[in-house]
Amino acid sequence: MNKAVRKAVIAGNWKMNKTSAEAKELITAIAPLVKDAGCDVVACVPYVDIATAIEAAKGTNIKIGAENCHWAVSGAFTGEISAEMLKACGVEYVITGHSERRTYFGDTDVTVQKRTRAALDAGLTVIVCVGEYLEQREQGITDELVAMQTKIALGGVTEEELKRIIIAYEPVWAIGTGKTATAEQANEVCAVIRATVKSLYGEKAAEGITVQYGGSMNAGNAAELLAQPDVDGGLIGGASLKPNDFAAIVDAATKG
Ligand SMILES: O=C(CO)COP(=O)(O)O
Repeated sequence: MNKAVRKAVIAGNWKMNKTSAEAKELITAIAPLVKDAGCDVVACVPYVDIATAIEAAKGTNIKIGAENCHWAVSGAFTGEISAEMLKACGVEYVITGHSERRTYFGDTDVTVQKRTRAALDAGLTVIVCVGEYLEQREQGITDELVAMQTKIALGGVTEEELKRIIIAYEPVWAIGTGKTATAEQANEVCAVIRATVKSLYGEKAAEGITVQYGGSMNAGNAAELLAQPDVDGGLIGGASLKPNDFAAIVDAATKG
């Protein structure tokens, strides 16, 4: 399948980092470094930073995303934020199913599907995360597991809506550990995800969908990962907090 038909997307996931004053500084520092990007550039930021980040990103090519959303439009869900509320703030992207949400906050394939549904209904573009734990890789069930996570997350998603879905392959053992998947390992699982999309929606949809890799991607390893035929971008944690490193990854994707 032809990689050239897809636009690469480099998205930062700031996780629980940066006050709103720091968010303004970070966006302001990143913006001039990525202004000529040949890929989409997204910063997914903590809820409380969204308004400042959107303001700081005005007139730049950086798009702002959130890191999670609830599945209801509104209601008695203390402490939660809906996709509708995000959209109303000017947010364009949202992450669902990040492994930290699955591991620490009880997210399951079913709640990931519900959050993804709500985000699509609100008009957002969704970065759906899938990936295996180390034990699962060692048991040899990575491909099967990631295919299943992908299928469940996409349950009920139409072919038209699929255009607003990005899937991020994030092996849990590579997140924040400095252990990156090899370029071959990353490509192999991204290809499994694409094949899963093909089995559900056909060849054209599979060729068009952006599949990212995430897990200790940095300025040093990005070029090799992003040159892989099935890796269309990255979801970046730690390195997205460092303007020069993040910009180097964006550069690698531009050349990619
Ligand atoms: O979880 C990640 C992005 O969502 C990856 O985090 P690191 O880049 O810090 O490993």
